[in-house]
Amino acid sequence: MPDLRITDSTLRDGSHAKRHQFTIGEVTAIVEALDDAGVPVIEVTHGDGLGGSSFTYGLSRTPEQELITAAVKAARNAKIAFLMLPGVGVFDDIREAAGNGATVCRIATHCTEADIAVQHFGIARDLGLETVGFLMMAHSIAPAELAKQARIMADAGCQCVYVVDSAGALVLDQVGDRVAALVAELGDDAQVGFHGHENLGLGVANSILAYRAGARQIDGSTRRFGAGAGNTPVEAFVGVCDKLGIRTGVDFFKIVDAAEDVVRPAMPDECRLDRMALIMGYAGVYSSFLMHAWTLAERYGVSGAEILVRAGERRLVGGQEDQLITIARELASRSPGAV
Ligand SMILES: C[C@H](O)CC(=O)C(=O)O
Ligand SMILES: [Mn+2]
Repeated sequence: MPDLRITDSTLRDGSHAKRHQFTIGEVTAIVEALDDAGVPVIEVTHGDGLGGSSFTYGLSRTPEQELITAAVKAARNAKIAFLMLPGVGVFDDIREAAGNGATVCRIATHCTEADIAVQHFGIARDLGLETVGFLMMAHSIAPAELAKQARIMADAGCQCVYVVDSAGALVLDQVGDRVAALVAELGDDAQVGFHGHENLGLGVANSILAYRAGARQIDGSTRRFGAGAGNTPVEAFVGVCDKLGIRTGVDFFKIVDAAEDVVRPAMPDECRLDRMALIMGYAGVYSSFLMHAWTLAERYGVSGAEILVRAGERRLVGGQEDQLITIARELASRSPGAV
């Protein structure tokens, strides 16, 4: 019996890094490899959740419900999960994903807006889905405030509330303190989870501290394939857990092979801990902004790093991708041709 449950987000958070261009063949091969390695839950959706395929967030190459269907077909033991952000996705998207065989519904809100997800948890529970709640940009509020938001989700029917380090900005005890606050608040009403990003290179360490503080569901992505510098790398996390005697139920050598032989070939590039990613972690910027910053820097001839720094100054959150355009235009008007 594992001590914690890993959810792999290669096929959802990784969708950001791939600009939402997954094919059915790639999804099938990756699900088969992760499933064979023993990964218990695999998340499959557009990077911004159900309904995310749009000019604002990026158009999908393959309709996500077709990817979910292919994932369900390919999985022998793993559960297939999906993410949805209220307002980006709608109730019918949840119903369609459930009808296509997904069994874990993960509903994400900004960390101060748990109340917009109350009805969605109700719908998901009525459909017999397992429910998970994401409190995004969790670095931006104190542990006690985050715990109050987690209570709202748990009371609405959420079975596990995640501390989501969307910017990869949390540092060690800042993770442990948040997880401990949610554990104290939720008790037996709901589990606590942690979703890490690598923008300061702390995904694995933060995830271990989250576990030690009481988190029993941990996210990662194989080969770090996620937004920004990527997510906690599942293969490294599993290896560290093995050496610490924490049971994950995932075979280290099989997940390492999956990372190298199946996931890496599907990636346009490695998820790098480079200047832009480090700035996001340091300035507390939403990792999903990275590819948008690259695109706008090229289009307007301005510094992508400067776009991200200003996004951090303005404390932009998920859903405000359009504000990045405003920032790029401001920069272009002040220094034409800047690189
Ligand atoms: C929609 C976001 O990508 C959700 C997530 O993975 C995060 O906030 O981190
Ligand atoms: Mn993420």
